[in-house]
Amino acid sequence: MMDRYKTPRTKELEFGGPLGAMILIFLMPATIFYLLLTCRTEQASVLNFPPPLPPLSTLWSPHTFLLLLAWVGLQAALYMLPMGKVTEGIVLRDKSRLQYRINAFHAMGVTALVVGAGLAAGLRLSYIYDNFLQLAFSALLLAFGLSFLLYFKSLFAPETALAPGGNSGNPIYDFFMGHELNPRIGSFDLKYFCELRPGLLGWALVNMAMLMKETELRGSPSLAMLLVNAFQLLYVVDALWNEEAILTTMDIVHDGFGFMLVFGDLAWVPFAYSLQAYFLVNHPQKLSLPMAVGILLLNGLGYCIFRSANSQKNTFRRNPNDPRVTGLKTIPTATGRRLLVSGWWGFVRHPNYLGDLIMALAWSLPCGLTHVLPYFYVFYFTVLLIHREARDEHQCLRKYGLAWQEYCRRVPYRIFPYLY
Ligand SMILES: NC(=O)C1=CN([C@@H]2O[C@H](COP(=O)(O)OP(=O)(O)OC[C@H]3O[C@@H](n4cnc5c(N)ncnc54)[C@H](OP(=O)(O)O)[C@@H]3O)[C@@H](O)[C@H]2O)C=CC1
Ligand SMILES: CC(C)=CCC[C@@H](C)[C@H]1CC=C2C3=C(CC[C@@]21C)[C@@]1(C)CC[C@H](O)C(C)(C)[C@@H]1CC3
Repeated sequence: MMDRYKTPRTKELEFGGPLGAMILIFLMPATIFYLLLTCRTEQASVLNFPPPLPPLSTLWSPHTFLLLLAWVGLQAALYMLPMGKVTEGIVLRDKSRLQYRINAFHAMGVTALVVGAGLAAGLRLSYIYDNFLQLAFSALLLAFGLSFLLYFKSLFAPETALAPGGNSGNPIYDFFMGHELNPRIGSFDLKYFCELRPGLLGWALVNMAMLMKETELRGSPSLAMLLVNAFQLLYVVDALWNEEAILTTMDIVHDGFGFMLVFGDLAWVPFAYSLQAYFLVNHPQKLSLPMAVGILLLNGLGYCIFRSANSQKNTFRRNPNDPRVTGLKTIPTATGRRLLVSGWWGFVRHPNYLGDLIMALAWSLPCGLTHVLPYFYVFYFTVLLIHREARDEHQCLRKYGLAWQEYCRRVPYRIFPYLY
C-alpha cells in the first residue's frame, strides 16, 4: 500500500552529479575563506591569489564555537515558543501535510530586544568583526557536523520521506543534495528552521557588527555602510514577514536537507552575503548624495519588482479568485492549476529573480567602482539564479507539459526582458 508513495530514484542528477557535488563541498567553504582573507588585505585584489593564509590553529576557537551554538540555541528556543499561528505545508507524497509554526517575525523582535539589552549592558558587537574568521570556521564545522548527522538520520527514514532531488543512491550526491526531505525531531523541522532563522538573522547581526566596528574606528558610520545595512535588513525583514511563502519554494518542496542547504543557510548566507559590509570596514568609500539617492532608487525598483512579483504569484496560488489577481490573464494546465500570463509573470518568466538581481547590484554599488571583490554577490547570484531558473523550468515542463510550452511561447524571456 505505502509502496506507491515511495520516493522514486533520482535519475536526472544536477550540479554535475557526484563529482560536481564533491567539488562544491570543497569549493563552497574555500570560497568563503578566499573572500574573507582577500577582503582583509590592503589591496583587496582578487588577483592576489592565494591571499595570506593564517595558521589553521588560529581559526579554531572554542569560545566562538560556543557563541555560535548559543546563537543557534537562542533561535531554536524562539522557534519552539508557542507564539504565532500554525499553518500547513503542501500535500506530501503520502498525502499528509506537515504543520509549521509561523513565528520568525516574532523571533526577530525578541532577538532585537536581546541584542539591544546586550548593547545597553556594554556588549561589544564588534567582537564579531574581530573574530570573523574564527566564527566562519565554527559555522563551517557546525555545517559539516549537522550534514553528517542528517545523512545518517536519513538512512533510517521511511522511503516515503526521502527527497525527490536527493535519492540517487550515490552517498556523496545524496549527502550534498539532502536525502531526507523534511527531517524533523518531533515537531522541530530542521530545514524550515535553518532556512530563515540562524543564518538570515545572523547576516543582519553581522552587518550591524560591521557598522559598529566602523563607528569604533572612525567615529561614525559611513553613508555607504548605512545603505548596505538598510538594504539588506529590508531583505531579511521581508523574508521573515513573508515566512509562510517559503513553504512553496523549491528548497522546501523538492530539495532535501543536505550539505548544500545546511552550509548555505548556516555559513554561506551570514559570512558571504555580508561581504560588502566587511569590505567597507577596511576600505572606506566616499559616496556623494546624488549617488546615494540613485542607489536608493535602484534598490527601491528591485525591491518593488521582487515583492510584487512574489506576492502576485503567492496570492494567485493561495486563492485564484482573490480580487487582486482576478483581472490577470491565465492559461489552464492538465493539473487543474492555471499559469499567469499577464502582470509580472507575463513580463518575463521569473520576474522575482529580476528584482532580486537589481537589488544585488544596489547592495554592491555603495562599495564604489574601484574593486571587483564587493561585486562577488552580483556575479554569484546571477549564476545561482540562472541555474535555479533552469532547474525550475525543467520541473515545470515535467509538471505542466504542453501548457508550459505555450507559456514559454507567450512569455519568451526568462529573467531579463529582450535579453535572456
Ligand atoms: N537571496 C538568495 O540567496 C535567494 C533568493 N531567492 C529568491 O527566492 C524567491 C523564491 O524563488 P524560488 O523558490 O526559486 O521560486 P519561485 O518563487 O520563482 O517559484 C517558482 C514556481 O512558481 C510557479 N510558477 C512559475 N511560473 C508561474 C506562472 N506563470 N504562474 C503561476 N505560477 C507560476 C511554479 O510552481 P507551481 O506552479 O507549482 O506553483 C514554479 O515552480 C525569489 O524571489 C528568488 O529571487 C532564491 C534563491 C536564493
Ligand atoms: C550552490 C550554492 C551556493 C548553494 C547555496 C544556496 C543557498 C545559499 C540559497 C538557496 C536558496 C536560498 C534562499 C534564501 C537564502 C539563500 C538560499 C539558502 C532566502 C531564504 C533568502 C531570503 C528570501 O526572501 C527567500 C526567503 C525567498 C530565500 C529563499 C531561498
